Amino acid sequence: MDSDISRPHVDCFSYEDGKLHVEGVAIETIAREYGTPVYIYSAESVRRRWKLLSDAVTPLGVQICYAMKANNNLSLLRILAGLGAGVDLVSGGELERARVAGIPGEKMVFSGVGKTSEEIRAALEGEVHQLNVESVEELKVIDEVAGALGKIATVVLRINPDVDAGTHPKITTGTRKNKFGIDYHQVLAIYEFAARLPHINVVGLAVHIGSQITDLTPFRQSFERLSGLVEMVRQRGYTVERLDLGGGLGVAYGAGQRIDVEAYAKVIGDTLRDCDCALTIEPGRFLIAEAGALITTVIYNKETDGERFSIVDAGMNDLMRPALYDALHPVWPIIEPTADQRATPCHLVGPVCESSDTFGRFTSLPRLKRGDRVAIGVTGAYSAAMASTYNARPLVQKVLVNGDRYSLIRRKQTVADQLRYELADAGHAL
Ligand SMILES: Cc1ncc(COP(=O)(O)O)c(C=O)c1O
Ligand SMILES: N[C@@H](CCCC[NH3+])C(=O)O
Repeated sequence: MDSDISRPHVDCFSYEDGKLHVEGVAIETIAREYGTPVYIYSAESVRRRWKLLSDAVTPLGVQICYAMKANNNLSLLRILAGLGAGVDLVSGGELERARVAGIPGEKMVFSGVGKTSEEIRAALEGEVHQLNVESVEELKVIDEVAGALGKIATVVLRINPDVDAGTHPKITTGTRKNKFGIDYHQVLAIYEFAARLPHINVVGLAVHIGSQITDLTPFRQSFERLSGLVEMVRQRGYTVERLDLGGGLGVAYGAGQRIDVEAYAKVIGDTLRDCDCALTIEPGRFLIAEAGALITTVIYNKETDGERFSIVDAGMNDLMRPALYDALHPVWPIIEPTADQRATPCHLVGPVCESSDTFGRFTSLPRLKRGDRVAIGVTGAYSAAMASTYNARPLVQKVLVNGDRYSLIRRKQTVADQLRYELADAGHAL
């Protein structure tokens, strides 16, 4: 896939005096100080996205629980916590991180299709607001764990509404072919079952149909389904007082627009206002994607079969979305190209030994030389969070920019760090 975008289309990133800046700081300054690859985040971008979304949904009484799987860095979590965000968790590890970030249990919801008994115990001990349950077996385990702790677990049932979110198949979660949620035909029976369990307090329903959704129609369809189910469950005499509408709000990776949050809020109002329930949403990407950029340096250039390849020092281990979903992120040179610089199409590729280690083909970039740096944009979400140490590469470092100040918020995890436990364990094994 080709990209012809080479200038920032998101706020908080712009050229000033010929240099790409994040807020008031030139990216070149940060890259010189810390080296590359490095993720840079804009605190102001997070605050702006938060305001945009909360201005749209809080008049409806909606609580925003940030889906921290998108980016669980402690400093970013603290910014969001300071703005009033709760969190949507999917693991015991996320629960620990959220707690360290200062988020109280009453602002946490725990999603996920495979919570272990230990994770359920930690959630109950941590007074997590609700567990979003996805199967009968999970309900039974929660009931058992809660009983052993002498507690009552508050749960909602995540339904699978069988709605196609129209997004990439690998990030679609709400059709009946997916592993997520409870088939909506079974919801009434399972609600009744849950209501009979001694250590379960079932209080509502949840839905999440997928990620990177910019069309409102699938949201409307799934919320209408939810509304119908609320009525059906209530008719049987059960209480439904909470609805969790999931995340999925899409951003602009280049062409196209991010989701219109006012229109999204209107869909919530139109479909669910009459349900008279406490409402939660779980956006991840929307709040954090545009805040991040991955800065990388060209190591070498080469030509093969008439195509130019620029090999950079960031790889698929640092940013795996292109390899995993064919995602195309915009790439911006960190020194503004002059008007007379001719564009030279190139494949921007990483150093990892996989042909899928490519960030795409870019037709509008100036001819890159060894040592030139570029920013891979809109990489605040599902980017550093999915990084690995494949090829024994250090886990990528992170810097936060706030106004005209910047600081390291996660240092590079070196190979020495990686080896620490392995050396100790090898000592026992051999
Ligand atoms: C249950 C649940 N909630 C929220 C999210 C966050 O999604 P997004 O980052 O697209 O808003 C996800 C991820 O798709 C999820 O699985
Ligand atoms: N990791 C995906 C999103 C999955 C969302 C979590 N269910 C992405 O990078 O787009």
